[in-house]
Amino acid sequence: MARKPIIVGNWKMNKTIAEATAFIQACDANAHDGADFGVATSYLALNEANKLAKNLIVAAENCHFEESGAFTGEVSVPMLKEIGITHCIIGHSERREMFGDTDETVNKKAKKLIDNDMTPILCIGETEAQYDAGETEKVIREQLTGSLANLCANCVSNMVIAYEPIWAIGTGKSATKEDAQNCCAIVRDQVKVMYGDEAAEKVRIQYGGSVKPENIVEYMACPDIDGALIGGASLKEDSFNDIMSKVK
Ligand SMILES: O=C[C@H](O)COP(=O)(O)O
Repeated sequence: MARKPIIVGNWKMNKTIAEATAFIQACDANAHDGADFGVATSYLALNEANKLAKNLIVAAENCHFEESGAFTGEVSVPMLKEIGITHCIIGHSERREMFGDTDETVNKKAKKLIDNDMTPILCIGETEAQYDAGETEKVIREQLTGSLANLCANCVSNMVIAYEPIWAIGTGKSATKEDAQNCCAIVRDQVKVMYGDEAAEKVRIQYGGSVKPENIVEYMACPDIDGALIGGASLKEDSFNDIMSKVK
């Protein structure tokens, strides 16, 4: 089955509102129908960027799993929905490493997003030590078992899952296309184990980790890679435009 590619830039804690809107102005018209293209911005830039974007998806980088309450500094899914946000990254390795996200909290975030008809972009991936120890497949399956627990098959089929080996993030040391394909195939198989053939066929799986204009085409040629989650190379207009032009 043909899955529409999805390419998302994750800006992390970069770009002021002015920088974000300038980027949207420079890139929005180049987002073409061959794929879904988007950028994930800081909470502060979401509203302005989203109002400006006609073609790009403007995604959040995180959310809280509760509807509202005494959670100082947090942003709820209904708050994102109110300003028209449709996609949200959850479980990025930086949040897992530095801000205490776990498979359990990520699972709650996925549920809350799905309950609000939004699309989670669920990140998983192994550390360098786990990779070196040959534990990649075990880690991928465990993270998915926890993060995707107790959802419905149809819900999972509409999600995006980003496989990002942590050792490849921001290092310039990207996974080989064979390794990336192999791991994305494991992701798809785990979705099949948990939610059946149809969910596995439909779910879109991204590779992330030092993706750039020079290697996007080789990743996109892999049968189980439906897109990319891109950090550094999504920050410059030229580079993101270049990537969009190479994804058909
Ligand atoms: O979410 C994006 C990833 O962390 C990848 O970042 P990178 O493209 O800078 O390696």
